[in-house]
Amino acid sequence: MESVKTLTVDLGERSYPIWIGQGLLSKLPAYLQTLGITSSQTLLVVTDDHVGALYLEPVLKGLQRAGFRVFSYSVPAGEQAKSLSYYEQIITYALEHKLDRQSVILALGGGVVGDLAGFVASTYMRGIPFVQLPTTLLAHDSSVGGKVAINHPLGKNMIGSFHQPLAVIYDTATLSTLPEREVACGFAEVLKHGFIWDEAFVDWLEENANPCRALQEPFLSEALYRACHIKSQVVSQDEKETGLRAILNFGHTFGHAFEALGHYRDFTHGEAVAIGMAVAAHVSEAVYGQQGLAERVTRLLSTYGLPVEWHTLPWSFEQVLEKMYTDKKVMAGRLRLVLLERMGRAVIADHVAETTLRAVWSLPFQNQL
Ligand SMILES: NC(=O)c1ccc[n+]([C@@H]2O[C@H](COP(=O)([O-])OP(=O)(O)OC[C@H]3O[C@@H](n4cnc5c(N)ncnc54)[C@H](O)[C@@H]3O)[C@@H](O)[C@H]2O)c1
Ligand SMILES: O=C(O)C(=O)C[C@@H](O)[C@H](O)[C@H](O)COP(=O)(O)O
Ligand SMILES: [Zn+2]
Repeated sequence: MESVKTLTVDLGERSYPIWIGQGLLSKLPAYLQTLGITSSQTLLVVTDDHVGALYLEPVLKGLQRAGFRVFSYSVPAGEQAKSLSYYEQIITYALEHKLDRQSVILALGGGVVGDLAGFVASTYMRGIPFVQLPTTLLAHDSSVGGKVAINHPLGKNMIGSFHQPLAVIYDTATLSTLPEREVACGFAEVLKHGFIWDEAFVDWLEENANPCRALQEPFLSEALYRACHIKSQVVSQDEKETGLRAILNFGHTFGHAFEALGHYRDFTHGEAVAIGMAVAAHVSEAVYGQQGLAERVTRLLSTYGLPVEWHTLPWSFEQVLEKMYTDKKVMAGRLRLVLLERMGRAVIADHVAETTLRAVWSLPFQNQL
C-alpha cells in the first residue's frame, strides 16, 4: 500500500502542504487539481538537462493527457544555471509562449531548479504561482520555505525574494537515480536540521548511519519527514528571517564563502556547507566550551560521506573572512554566525572575535577531527 506523508507549512493564507511519497509524479495532474489548478491555466515546467532526460517526458505526457496546456524549459545541470542569464532566458521563453498571470510554474529538479524557477515565478509579471517538485535529497530543504534566488559572481543567492510555493510534491522514487555524491550532499542539510534543532534526531541519524542504507525505506522517508518537519516549523515561526530563521544558515556563512570563492564550480552546496558546519562546530566549541561537540559533528558528516577538512582549501583565512562579510546576515558591519550552544540548539552570535576564528582556522588537521 502506497503511503503519502503530509506536512503543512503554516503561514496563514499562504500555508501549503508538503506531500512526500513514492510515485507522486505519476499522479501529478490529480495533485494539481487538489490545489485548485485547472486546465485553463498554462503550465511551464522548468527543469535541468539531467533531470529532464529522466523525468520530463512522463510528466509532460501525464499533464497533456489531463488536458493541461504545458510548456517546458531545460537549463544545463549545475549551480551555474542560477544566473541572471538563465533567469532572463526563462522569462523570455515565458513571454514568447504567452504565459499570463494565471499561469503556474512547476520546478522539476533539485535546489538549483527550485531556486531559479521560484525566482522566475516570484518576478514574472510581478509574481505568479509555482509548485516545487523536488528530485534531490538536498531539495527537502530548498523546496520548503520560499527562499528563491540566483547567484551573483560576488555572492551566493544575492538576487532573490521570498515567494512561497503552492505545494511541495516530493516523489521519493526519483531519488533512486541520484548519484552517490548528491546523496551525501543531501545529508549535509538533513544533518544540519538535527544539529540546530533536535538532538534526538541526531541520535537517530547516528544509530542509523550506514551509507549503503541511505536510500532505503523506511529510513529515507523518515529522515526526510523529520528534516522537512524541522524546516517547516522554523519557517512557520519566521517566514522572512527577521530572527529565528537565520539558524537554518548553520555552516552557511563559511559555506557560501567557499562556493563563491570557488566560482560555484569547485564545491557543491552540500559539500561547502558540510565543511562550513565543521568549522562552525569548532568555533561553537571554542565559544561555548561544549567538549566533544565538534568531534561529534565532524564524525557524523564524515560517516555520511561528506568532506570536513578546511586546511586543504586553496584560500587564506583573510580571503575567506573577506568573503564572509558579504553574508546576508551581516548587520552594521558585524558578522553574525550561527553557532551551536549545545547539540540541538543553535544561536546567533555577533560577538565572536576574529582571533577566535583565526585560531580555529589554524587548528592542525588532527585537531579538526
Ligand atoms: N532555497 C533554499 O532554502 C535552499 C536551501 C538549500 C539549498 N538551496 C540551494 O539548492 C542548490 C543545491 O541543490 P541540489 O543539491 O539539489 O543541487 P542541484 O539542483 O544542482 O542537483 C544536483 C545534481 O543532481 C542532478 N539531479 C537532480 N535530481 C536528480 C535525480 N533524481 N536523478 C539524477 N540526477 C539528479 C542535477 O541535475 C544536478 O546535476 C544550491 O543552489 C543551494 O543554494 C536553497
Ligand atoms: O531556508 C533558509 O532560511 C536557509 O537558510 C536554508 C539554507 O540551507 C539555504 O542554503 C538558503 O538558500 C540560504 O539562504 P541565504 O539567505 O543564506 O542565501
Ligand atoms: Zn543550504
